[in-house]
Amino acid sequence: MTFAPCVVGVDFGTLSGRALVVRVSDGAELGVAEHPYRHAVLDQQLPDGTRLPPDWALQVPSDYLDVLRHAVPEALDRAGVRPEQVIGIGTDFTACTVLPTLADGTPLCDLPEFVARPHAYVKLWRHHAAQDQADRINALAAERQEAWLGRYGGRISSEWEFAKALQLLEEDPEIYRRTERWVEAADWIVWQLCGTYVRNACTAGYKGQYQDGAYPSRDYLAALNPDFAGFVTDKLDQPIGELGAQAGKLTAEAAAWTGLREGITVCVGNVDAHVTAPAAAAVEPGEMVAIMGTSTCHVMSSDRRGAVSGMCGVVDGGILPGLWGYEAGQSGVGDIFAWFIRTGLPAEYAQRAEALGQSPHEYLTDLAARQKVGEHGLVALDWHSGNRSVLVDHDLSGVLVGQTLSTRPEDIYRALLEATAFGTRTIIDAFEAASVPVRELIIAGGLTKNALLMQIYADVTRRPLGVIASAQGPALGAAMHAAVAAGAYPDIRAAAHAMGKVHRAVHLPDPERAAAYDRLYAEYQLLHDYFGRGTNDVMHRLRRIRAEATA
Ligand SMILES: Nc1ncnc2c1ncn2[C@@H]1O[C@H](COP(=O)(O)OP(=O)(O)O)[C@@H](O)[C@H]1O
Ligand SMILES: O=C(CO)[C@@H](O)[C@@H](O)COP(=O)(O)O
Repeated sequence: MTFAPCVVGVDFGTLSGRALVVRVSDGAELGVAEHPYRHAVLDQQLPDGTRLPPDWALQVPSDYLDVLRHAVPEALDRAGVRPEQVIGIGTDFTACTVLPTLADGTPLCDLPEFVARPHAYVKLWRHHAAQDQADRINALAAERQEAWLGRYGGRISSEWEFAKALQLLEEDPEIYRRTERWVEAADWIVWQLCGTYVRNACTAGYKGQYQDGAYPSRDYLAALNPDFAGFVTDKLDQPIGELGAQAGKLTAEAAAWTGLREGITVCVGNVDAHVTAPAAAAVEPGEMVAIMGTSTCHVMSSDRRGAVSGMCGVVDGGILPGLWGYEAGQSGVGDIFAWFIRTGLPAEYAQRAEALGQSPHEYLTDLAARQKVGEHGLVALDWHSGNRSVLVDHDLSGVLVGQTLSTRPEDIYRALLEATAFGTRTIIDAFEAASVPVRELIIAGGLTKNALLMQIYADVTRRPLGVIASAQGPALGAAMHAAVAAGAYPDIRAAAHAMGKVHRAVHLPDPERAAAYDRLYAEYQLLHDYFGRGTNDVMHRLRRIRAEATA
């Protein structure tokens, strides 16, 4: 039992939300609770059975409110913390996860007439069906030499706000017309908590192409599609809230959901990856944090503004005030390992894992750990969920080269682990090539529990890996921002010094293994450029064939 002031951080992930109660003075984590989303990810059909095309990924906004109703009170209860002790609540969300609403924030999918309309739902970050729109956005921006394009490594992703909105306009104009606000879920949840719609500076910058106080121009949008000309003014623009600022006060309704006191500080929304940097005490230039879970986000602040090819974006103060905040990422990481277990694990392996009391991941990892580098004779491309950085193309797909009749499941599993490490090395190389130094690599997220994976990353990147000293990095980061918003710290750096947690240099590279990986990485690079840079466009052709076959 503690009587000290506390804050609550709520992390809205891909499949669940997690609430964490944190002591303000030292970041001690007093209680945590998780609540899975009832509808998880809609990628096959809507709740009423309406089928979805390939590459769609939707969510149901009421599932987010259930997290507030269940996880927050449960975390408070587990922490033994009384509501009077809690001075603020902060949230972080996946992004770009975005929904169409009425002017009062009502999601269009909550209107009875739209329950069977896919475009009325939340488009999750990994909704990858707007690649055509992203391609046109990029081509036109390049042709017109739009200044903002360079801030996004030369290409914006189909995952971002404009691509998803243009897809909505072109595929369901009626829903587009009824959309009064196009809202990041990160801001929608804050809106539900405090009754005020404030657009957070992080998603506006990284996912909404808001740079130097402006969005892409009306002129440019009209050239994309005349009906898109008013998108920014009519549906997107909203006062921007700085990270760690107060968005408003907890409403009576939200107090009843959460068990917190009405009137406490509600922090401006933020993104899961970006809040994790201060949670891992990474507040100096060049400290890159890779948040490894379903996907990986690489976030780093720097005093230099560089043109990093294929990055997600560079935003002034996008992570920490006063520094350029960079984001890059891999759309599929844990998701790829999960896919293999779902589709490629023989029954006898599943039985053996169960008999040993291990998860399939743990069992395959143990088997894979017995191998020498290169022993499986395989190399893979980690593009099963497309490529976010550095190619920015979600129509790319996975590859496995070197299979024989002796290839075993653990060989493939290891090759997939390695492929994601090669993807991260490709990203780090792009930063260094743009003279934006990566001084240190710190890993956060659910995959830190896989020691083999961590060692592969240390060997492949030839860097000592630090590891965040919290199992709840995003929720901790959200709570720290709430502490700043409530006035407990002057800024997020001060909060990071007191509340952030990291173990430095936990996994060290082994020179021999690193040298062996250099050879495999060279093969990865060859395949990467062959399939990803246009030498062989087979992946795009296969998508077209699939689209025709399923039309
Ligand atoms: N031991 C493991 N080794 C490798 N991957 C794992 C392991 N356990 C779970 N995963 C994968 O980790 C991912 C979940 O990561 P987590 O950080 O918990 O979620 P999120 O990214 O949604 O916050 C899933 O894709 C799952 O397949
Ligand atoms: O893209 C971002 C942040 O910009 C993430 O929200 C997205 O990759 C989802 O992250 P998770 O894998 O669910 O942790």
